[in-house]
Amino acid sequence: MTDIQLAAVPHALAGRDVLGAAKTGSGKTLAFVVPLLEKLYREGWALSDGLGALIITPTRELALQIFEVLRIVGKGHMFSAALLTGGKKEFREEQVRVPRMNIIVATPGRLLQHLEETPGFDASQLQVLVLDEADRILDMGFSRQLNAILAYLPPGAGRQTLLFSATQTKSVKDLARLSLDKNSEYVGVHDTAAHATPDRLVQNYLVAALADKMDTLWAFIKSHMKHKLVVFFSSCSQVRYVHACFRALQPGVPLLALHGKIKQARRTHIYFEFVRRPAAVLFATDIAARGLDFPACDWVVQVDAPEDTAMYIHRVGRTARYRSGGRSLLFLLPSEEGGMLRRLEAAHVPITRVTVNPSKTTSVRQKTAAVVASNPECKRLAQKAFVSYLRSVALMPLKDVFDISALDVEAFADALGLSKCPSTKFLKALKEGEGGAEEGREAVREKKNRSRALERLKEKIKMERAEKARERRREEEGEGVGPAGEQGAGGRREGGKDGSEEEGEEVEEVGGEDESENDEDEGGGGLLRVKRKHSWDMEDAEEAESLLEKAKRKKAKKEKMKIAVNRTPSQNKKIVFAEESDEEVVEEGKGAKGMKQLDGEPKSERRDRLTREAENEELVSDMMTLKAQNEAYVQAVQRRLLVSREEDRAKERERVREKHKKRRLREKGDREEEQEEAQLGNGVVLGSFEEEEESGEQDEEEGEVDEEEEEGGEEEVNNDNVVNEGRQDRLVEGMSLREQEEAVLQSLRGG
Ligand SMILES: Nc1ncnc2c1ncn2[C@@H]1O[C@H](COP(=O)(O)OP(=O)(O)OP(=O)(O)O)[C@@H](O)[C@H]1O
Repeated sequence: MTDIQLAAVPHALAGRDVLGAAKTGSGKTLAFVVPLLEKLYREGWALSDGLGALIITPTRELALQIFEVLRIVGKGHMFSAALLTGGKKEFREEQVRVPRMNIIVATPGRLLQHLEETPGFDASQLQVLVLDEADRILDMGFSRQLNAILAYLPPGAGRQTLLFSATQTKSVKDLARLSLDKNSEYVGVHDTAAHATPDRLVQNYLVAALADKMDTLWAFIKSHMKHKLVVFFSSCSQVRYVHACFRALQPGVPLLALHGKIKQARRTHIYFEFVRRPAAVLFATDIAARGLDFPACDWVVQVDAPEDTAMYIHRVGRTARYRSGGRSLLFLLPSEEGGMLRRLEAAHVPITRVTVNPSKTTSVRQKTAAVVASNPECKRLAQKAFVSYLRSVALMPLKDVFDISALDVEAFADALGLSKCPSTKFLKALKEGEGGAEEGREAVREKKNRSRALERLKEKIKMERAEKARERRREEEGEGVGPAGEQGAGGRREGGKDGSEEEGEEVEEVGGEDESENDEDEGGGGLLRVKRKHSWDMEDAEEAESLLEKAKRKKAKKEKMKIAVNRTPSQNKKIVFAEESDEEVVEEGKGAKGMKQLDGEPKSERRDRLTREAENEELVSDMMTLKAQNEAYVQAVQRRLLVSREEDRAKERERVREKHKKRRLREKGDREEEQEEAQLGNGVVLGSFEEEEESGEQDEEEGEVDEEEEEGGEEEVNNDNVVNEGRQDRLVEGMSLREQEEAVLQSLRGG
């Protein structure tokens, strides 16, 4: 066992609340997973007991990783466990399973969504609550959700709470005060250690101008081709740009990128891909900084300085995990060096300076410029990277470290391969001194939070709309089917579920990356959702269809306009083909009198232009014809469908009518047989026969009418015929039934 496990597990097993702090890679996960399982086991927790333990963690990756550990360690137990990390697709499916789960690993947003919206999801019997990376949960703006979640759980004394993190901030202590029991244990195994980072980690920094960072990074990658590197940047756009650009330059080692704008499934795939490879470079944002376990990672390189020392510690903690060694390299701008070093020293981070050997550095600036110039996508990414980097520096909280006014933005643009500085509103505001102000930073944060809340609201509305649309469809399809309609609707209800699954699929398939303006990482919870390029509900599908139609119409109109534009007044001519194919031009509106030869334009050009125009017109008319044909075809199909449906219904009615007729005839035949038998046997049956027959007949008729009413009035006439036919059957050669009966009675009485 590791130190934190040795120190925390006994307290946790004794049922105490624990606030655990230990260095990165020191094995905190097992320090809460083992006691959690043990607690439920000792309580004899059964599947039917519902939620017994809850693990809340800030990012989806971390949740997945914890879930994997839980799966391995808990494989001998019979508990049910679920991973809830957001994504529209799975929510409905999760809702079915969530109420039956004993252990849940979740990001805060998604968990709250379930607590609020999933019927039967009861957390009131919870035994153990774990908050992993508690400080990050609060940093990422999850405090509101966390408070809301706590309201659904039993009060502090009624459950055991375990809080873990590698870095303890004031907010964690506040949280501990609020959520931990008074007799909780603080377990800080490395509090007295000389350093805040793992002992086996060798840490260096270098000082480089902003414009030289790309060259230095390239040289570093080229000189560590057999290693596994995680390279941190401050924004998604930076990661995307460097990844795309260096890939184009083909360094000879696999390059991967991980950031919050990548869809979750892909993120997971990339993570495992990096873990699997013996040598690779992973460009990442801080989404990969916390908790992720990259076994055998040799180097952590921080190209952009971290926002604070806690983030530095988490980033470098991706290497030198458990008992292995590792190295880290921090790039600092000359303007950042003093402030950052002071802060790292205060945080007990041992770091020494290294210098770059200029003879080993080859410049990639020209190659980068060539890639950017030849590839519009790279150019767009370079521009976005430029702006997002400056924005991130402007928003950095440590003003003694980050100074945007000290940056040579022209040289930076040049280093990214851009021929000139992108001009944006943000830069203008920056030049006017607005961007760096603390209020500006707050305003941006506030705006982001608002837009996230709005996103959630929109999502909710869309889900409700989609549900209503499905209801409507079910109702429409259920109409006119009669009593079987309900069953039919039930069948379709399943279809509706399929429909929603498909909708979910669409979400998954929408692009690999999100293009939203917000360049910050997606935290992973339900609140922090990736904006979708396309929406997923049915209404949007219809909208998409109508958009497609619109686009087609627009295109046709455009084509028309092109032709109209081409016809400037001087060109607005009718063309008359004279002999030898020479065109003569007649000015429109002037009639034959205005006929004159077109001067100035060479014949061949004129011919080309006129041919083009004619072709365009032909194209438009073709399109119109096609559209008309298409519409006619659709209408014909609809008509055919209508007719065949009518035919089907008529056939069905005919079939039912035949069936009833046969049944009636059969029953009547039976009765007549009985009557004959009775005539031959005793007279008791016969005594009551008439009554029975008449009332039976009535019932039959009423029943008949009822059925017919349900199946349509058209048959009433026919059934009357059937009944009349039946009555006539009972007449035996001019003798009524009563006469026959009386005759039989007479003979029996011996009269
Ligand atoms: N008792 C143990 N024996 C062997 N390996 C262990 C033990 N405990 C943990 N490990 C391994 O150590 C590595 C780091 O563990 P873990 O991810 O739990 O660290 P952590 O303290 O949560 O790190 P971070 O603060 O970065 O999240 C993992 O690969 C894990 O498998």
